[in-house]
Amino acid sequence: MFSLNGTNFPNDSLSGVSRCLIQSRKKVSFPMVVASVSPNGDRNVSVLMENTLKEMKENSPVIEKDSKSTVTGGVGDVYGEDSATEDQTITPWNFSVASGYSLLRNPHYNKGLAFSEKERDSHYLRGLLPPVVFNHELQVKKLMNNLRQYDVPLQRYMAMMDLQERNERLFYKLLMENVEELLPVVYTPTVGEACQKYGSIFRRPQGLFISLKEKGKILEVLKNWPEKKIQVIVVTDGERILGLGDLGCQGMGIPVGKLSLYTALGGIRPSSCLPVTIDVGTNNEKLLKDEFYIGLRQRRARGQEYAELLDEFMSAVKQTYGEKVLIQFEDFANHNAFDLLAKYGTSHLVFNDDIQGTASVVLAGIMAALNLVGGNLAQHKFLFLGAGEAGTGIAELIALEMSKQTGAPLEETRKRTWMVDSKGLIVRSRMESLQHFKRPWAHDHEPVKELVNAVKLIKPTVLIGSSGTGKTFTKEVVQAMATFNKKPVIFALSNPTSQSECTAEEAYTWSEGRAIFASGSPFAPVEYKGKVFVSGQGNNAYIFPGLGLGLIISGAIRVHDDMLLAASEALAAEVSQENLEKGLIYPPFANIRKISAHIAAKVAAKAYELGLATRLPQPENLVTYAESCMYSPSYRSYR
Ligand SMILES: O=C([O-])CC(=O)C(=O)O
Ligand SMILES: [Mg+2]
Repeated sequence: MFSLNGTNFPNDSLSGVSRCLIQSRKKVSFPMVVASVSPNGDRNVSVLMENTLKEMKENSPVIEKDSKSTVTGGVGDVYGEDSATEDQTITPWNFSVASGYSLLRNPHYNKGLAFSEKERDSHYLRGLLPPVVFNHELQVKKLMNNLRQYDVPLQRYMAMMDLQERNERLFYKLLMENVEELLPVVYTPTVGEACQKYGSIFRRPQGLFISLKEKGKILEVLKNWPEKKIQVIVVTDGERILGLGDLGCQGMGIPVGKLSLYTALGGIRPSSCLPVTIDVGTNNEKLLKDEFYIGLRQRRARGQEYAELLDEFMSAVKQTYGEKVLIQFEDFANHNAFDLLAKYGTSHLVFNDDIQGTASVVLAGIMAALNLVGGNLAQHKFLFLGAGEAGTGIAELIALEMSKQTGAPLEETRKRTWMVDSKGLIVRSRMESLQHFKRPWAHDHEPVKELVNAVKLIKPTVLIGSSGTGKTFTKEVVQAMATFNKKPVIFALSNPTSQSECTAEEAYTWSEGRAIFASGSPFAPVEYKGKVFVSGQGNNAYIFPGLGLGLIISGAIRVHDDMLLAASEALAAEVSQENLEKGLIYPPFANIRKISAHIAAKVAAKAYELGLATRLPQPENLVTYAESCMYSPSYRSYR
């Protein structure tokens, strides 16, 4: 125990303190992160403070420039965020500094032209801003006007990234209030192009790069990240970025994009989110030869070298952030994705978005589609093109749900699903040569090479594309689906738009307006024979933000399949009659915050039911609780 300003603190409350928190001179109104120290938990406070100040002076240009810095003992709102998902962990001392120019350069606290007259006076902003004071709403309006002037999607993406680095709260308000327009900008499909060009558009660190060079030092690397209290990590090794393949280190755009949705769609505090890219090299020849490539210029490490780096990362994360930090695996290649999930699923709070998140969103879409096509799940037959993470993940969740509904064993319910991979229909005679994750889907049938023939022979009611390869649902394939189905259900899930199995327009015209269609990347409404068809976006973005929120608010320590089923049911329940009448099997993204709260509540309820929740007691109304925990991008007033 040590005591500061009359308050007692356990020694170990210091052991994790590795960042100095700088606050405004007027007590705890806005903290800023400027320097890094790693004091031992058992050291005497005054020594700590001395060392800290010394290091701050050495490390921090902000402090050096600012002669008005003072140190204040005491405990305050050290994170300065608006969310109840915050732990009550406290930092035993705070530092105060003058703000001024550095305040305008800090995206977490900058308000730009929205600083009030009083704030301009008390925070040394006079003269640094033009006289006008805008409110948040006017700033949003201005930014949207600016963005709409860019015709090139990547320009909009870069403008959004600039905004995120300039004024975080404005970025999130803009995104949340214009989610349908801006989701395709900060996320799929534009984020795909951003990753392809990430080397040339890289400006400032948006997440941590952990390469083979950092082997043995990952604990230290994590300490270099300015935020201390991390709740969600999205990590990729860049080997299978969307359907674009191996983009190596440039895959960083994906964790960054996913985490901005965790905040905008799921209400997780931005400072709790950590994007990570593991760089073990790339096998992309073009990138290896590109003089502007930003990653390790070597072919991918495999086997033990790869496993050791991942293992070090997973242990370091748990050691640094505790066992309740959520780790989302994203866009790993099949051969690593399944193994990593199996390896860490029992020791860490992890899920794979491409296997499980996509599965949950597609199952929700299928449940909603049943309202239009009739029958229950077990009466339908599913054919997949693509038997990788997404395909087999979706198939397994469908089989699980079917098994729950009918009581039939999984081995039976799996027989309702067939898969086609690059070698044709997956059949029992191919068993020996199949990768382990494809084996449950090898049923008795003669070999079939082409998708269109598989469609004609199997006669599925639901066709799902998850192969990462575009234009594979040809006219013949869609027409075949429409010959034996009154309303063929077709999912073209591969991303980005260039990799979509077919377009919305193709699905509707080739099926003569009868298809129930959803796609991974967004498509504009289509007019066919005087009728307007709006298709849904079967993208895991519907699920992971709410799933993550549910795990966090319940303090869950593991992800369980039943939580994914609960998330699917919650999402399907949000599809209104009005949506269905338009042929929509997903609710509009405009309502996503409310949807995420409902998903979170169902996921959290499941965590409590399964005994996997640690945040006790269980809140009475989980929806209200989830909503109350969500980050709000409103500006705070700096006294
Ligand atoms: O990122 C997306 O849009 C969906 C996804 O996980 C993928 O395609 O890998
Ligand atoms: Mg993905």
